[in-house]
Amino acid sequence: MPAELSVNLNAVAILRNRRDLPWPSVVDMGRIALRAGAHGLTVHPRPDQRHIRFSDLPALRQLIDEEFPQDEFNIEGYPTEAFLRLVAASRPEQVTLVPDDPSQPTSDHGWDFIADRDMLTSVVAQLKEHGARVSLFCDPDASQAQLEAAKATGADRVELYTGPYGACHDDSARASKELESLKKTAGIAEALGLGVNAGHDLTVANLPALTRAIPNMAEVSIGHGLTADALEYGMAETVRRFRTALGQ
Ligand SMILES: CC(=O)[C@@H](O)[C@H](O)COP(=O)(O)O
Ligand SMILES: NCC(=O)COP(=O)(O)O
Repeated sequence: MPAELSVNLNAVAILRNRRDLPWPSVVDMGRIALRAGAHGLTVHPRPDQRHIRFSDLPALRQLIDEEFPQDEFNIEGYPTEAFLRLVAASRPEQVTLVPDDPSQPTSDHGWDFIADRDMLTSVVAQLKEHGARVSLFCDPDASQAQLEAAKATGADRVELYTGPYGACHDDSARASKELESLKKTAGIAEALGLGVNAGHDLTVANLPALTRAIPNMAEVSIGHGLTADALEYGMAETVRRFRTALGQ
């Protein structure tokens, strides 16, 4: 079963925010992506609202509820009280918890599941009470002990951070090493009963090898590379290209 595609709208929002104008529309781009067969939409409402604004969330929730009820809303973020209030109001099908400091330029590492186990266990329980599936951002080379701690939090999935793999570009030797690491980590996670998502710097070019390395991957969330391609091919054709790269 090929992995599902969730389109991350952060890059669309950062372009919209350049001017005090309503285009490009995050909702309209999300609609085109879902019409083209994306399984869901992902947003990462960071505390400084550098791209996704808190006001975007109700509009995206309404889009999915009214036009694509079979699809999913995935909200990513660090579990502050403010973030958890946003999530409670948005009722996402999935929440992806990320250990990001507000000052980080982007997400670049997974959780220390052992050190943060108690906090994550409490937050996971709270999110699951609201009916959300919970995914935890995970280093590509996480150990058995780390993944056992991730499982102990009650989370449903881990999302493997694929930034180091995405950075390989034409370095096939390095890419093979990163894929081996991702494959091993995915195997440990699956053996523990955790679902496996993946994301960060994925592209049409690097997706096929990742899907071969992790055939049971449940979902990839992709924004930066997909939005870059959408400038060239349009959003609908780009989603179709990424779905083909996933083997859909
Ligand atoms: C968790 C992750 O890798 C991405 O989903 C994240 O949303 C990227 O954040 P920026 O779009 O702010 O770089
Ligand atoms: N979780 C990864 C994501 O949503 C998008 O990451 P990127 O494709 O913008 O690097």
